Order: sequence, then C-alpha cells, then structure tokens
Amino acid sequence: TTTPDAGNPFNGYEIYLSPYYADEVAAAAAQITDSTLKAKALKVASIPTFIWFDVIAKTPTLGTYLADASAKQKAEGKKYIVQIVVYDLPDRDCAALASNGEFSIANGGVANYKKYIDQLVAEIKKYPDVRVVAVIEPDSLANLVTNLSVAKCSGAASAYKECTTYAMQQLNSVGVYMYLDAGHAGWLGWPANIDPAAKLFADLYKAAGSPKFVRGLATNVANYNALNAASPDPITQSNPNYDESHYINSLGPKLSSQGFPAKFIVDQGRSGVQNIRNEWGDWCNVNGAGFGLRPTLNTGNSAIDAIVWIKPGGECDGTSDTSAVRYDAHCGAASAKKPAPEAGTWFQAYFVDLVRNANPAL
Ligand SMILES: O=[N+]([O-])c1ccc(O[C@@H]2O[C@H](CO)[C@@H](O[C@@H]3O[C@H](CO)[C@@H](O[C@@H]4O[C@H](CO)[C@@H](O)[C@H](O)[C@H]4O)[C@H](O)[C@H]3O)[C@H](O)[C@H]2O)cc1
Ligand SMILES: [Mg+2]
Repeated sequence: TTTPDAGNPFNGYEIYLSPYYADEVAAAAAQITDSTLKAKALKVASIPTFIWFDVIAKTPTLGTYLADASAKQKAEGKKYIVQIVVYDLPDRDCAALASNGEFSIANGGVANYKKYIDQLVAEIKKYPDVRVVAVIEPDSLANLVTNLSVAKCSGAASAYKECTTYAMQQLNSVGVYMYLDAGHAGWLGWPANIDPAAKLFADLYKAAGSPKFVRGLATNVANYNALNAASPDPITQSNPNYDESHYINSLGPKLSSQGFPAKFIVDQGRSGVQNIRNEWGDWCNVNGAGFGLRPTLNTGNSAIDAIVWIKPGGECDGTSDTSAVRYDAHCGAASAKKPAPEAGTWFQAYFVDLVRNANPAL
C-alpha cells in the first residue's frame, strides 16, 4: 500500500504479543514463589509491548514475528499490528553511557545503519498483509535539542539526521506507520526546549519529504511520567508541562503550524507510580516504579492515538557495575535500584517491583 489509512492506524487492529517478552515474563514468573505475585506476573505476558531491534543481528526475527502475525490473521479472521522500535543509530545514546550501540560513526556506522534499515525493510516487504508500527530511534533527536554541548552528540548530529531521514523514507516505502521519538515532558517539555524541539522535528519531517506514513511522535519512551498527573510531581518545578498530556497539548500545535500534523503515542509502561524521583533527570532503573496504564485507544485526547508500553518493563536501563564499560552514573544514583545488569538484559528484582507496584493493579 502506498497511502496510509486516514485516522488512527491502531483502529480495528489487534496488537501482536512479543514472543520475546512473553518468554522473559514466563521465566520471571517461574522464579516467583508467592502465588499471588506469581499470578499477577503471568498476566504481564498478555500485555502488548514494543519489540526493540537494538542490534542488526535481530533483524531476521522480524520476519518470524510477521509470519506468525500473518498466520494468526488468517486463523482468527483479525488484523494484527506488530509494534517495533528502531534503535541502532551509530554513536547511539550520545549523552549517556548505558545504552551505547554496536555501530560507531568513526567506523562506517552510517553505512552499517543503512544496511540495518534495509534488512528491516526486506523482512517487512515479505508480509504486506501485516501492519507495522515503529517508534524511530529513542533518545536521538531529543539529544540534538538539549545536548549539542556534549561532544559525542554534536559529533553525531548530522549522522543522526541522515540516518533518521533514511529510516523514515525507507520504512515509508513499505507502509510502516512511524512515530519519531520525542523525549518526554521533563526533557523537551521545558519552555526553554519545546520550541527548538518543535522546529527540529518539523524541519526534519519536511526535509524528508513529509513521508505519508510518518504519523507523529512517541513520548515518554523508557521514562516514568504520568499521562495525566493528579498534581505536579515536585521534580517538575516550574515546568508548566508537568505531565505527558501537557507536553503533547503544547507540542502538537507547534508542529502542525510548521506543517507537521503530528499525532502521538505515549509510553505508560513504567508510569504507575509518581513522586518517586529526586530529580527529573533520573532515568535509570528508578526505584518504586510500577507498571502503568494498560495499552488502549481510549486516550481521552484526540491528539493521542494510543497509550502503549514501549520500554518492556523488566528489561534493564543500564548496569550499576561501576567497573563496566557502559556504566553510567545515573544508574548509580540514589534513585536507581541496585545491583542492576546491563541495559536491555533482564532485571528480575525490578520486574517484581513493577508487578507489585502496578497501578492500575494487575
Ligand atoms: O528549572 N528550569 O527552568 C529548568 C530548565 C531546563 C532544565 O534542563 C533540563 O533538565 C531536564 C531534567 O534534568 C533534562 O532532561 C533530561 O535529559 C536527559 C538527557 O540529557 C534525559 O536522559 C535520557 O533519558 C532517557 C530516558 O528518558 C534515556 O534512555 C537516555 O539514555 C538518557 O540520556 C532525561 O530523560 C531527561 O529528563 C533536559 O535535558 C534539560 O534541558 C532544568 C531546569
Ligand atoms: Mg535508555
């Protein structure tokens, strides 16, 4: 298909459950002895999350998921969406250390990234009957708004833009509905950041040719902010955009007025508990977090297509081992649960906390 459906791409679709995450959750639940907690944990396996393609070696698995979803469509007479995260930029996560990726700009990273995108496109091309929704590159453009003072980020700026543009255009050619990562209320929502952010997103979108399948932006990926906070968390200080709704309602018009009619999806996977951070910059394995609002299209906001779980709760944000190559001090912060394993690997104790603290309760 060359033209997107009008309206919400999630409408009328079931969400494909990630077998990868379901396996992680089953293994985690098996380690829980308390029967009540175990039962709650098992429920998480049936909550849809996004599948992260954080290394090029994982690209063939997209084909297996799409084949599975295609078979389920035929067997069940339903339409499925496979939710993925594109996350393999060269010099990835340029302002932090915990999630550094496999590709570096200095070592052919841009060419390697394009190969990574080409491999995802090749898999998607095989299954035109399955809908794909993609979050594009968490923590990339956001870092170009606030962290050009970080050498690694200023050095990566043109590569990030080139790669993101390539991703948009190539995925557009196979009808992938895309949401570009837009940080969160505590990152780009500050009055000092939101206008430069809107300009960056709109400029990139237009420079890419306003790809029809770029639906909008994803916010709060791997963060802990409320969609609708009962009252502002003290860490939000003077920021009028103290939750994701305020951020989205402020950002949306700034984008549409610049020719980017963006809609939003918002991560609530670890937002069940508020007022658990000492400062808003705390992003690593924050202690006290709980699974949040369940994925739904009943968002209460016409600008928001869906509440989703993008960061799979239980997968670590970063190691607390101070001797590790990818050790980031944020993962050693007072707010960070320790001991924590490498980013992306399973953090059992943290998963148990997310289950116990879930709000709404599991
Ligand atoms: O009082 N005021 O008026 C005022 C005005 C402006 C202020 O400055 C703002 O302060 C904000 C809060 O510290 C900063 O936001 C933090 O920026 C970090 C990147 O630098 C983000 O870290 C990423 O988080 C991702 C997961 O979300 C990780 O996956 C990723 O690895 C990790 O790198 C944090 O989330 C995010 O909360 C802003 O930049 C900064 O501009 C402050 C006060
Ligand atoms: Mg991260």
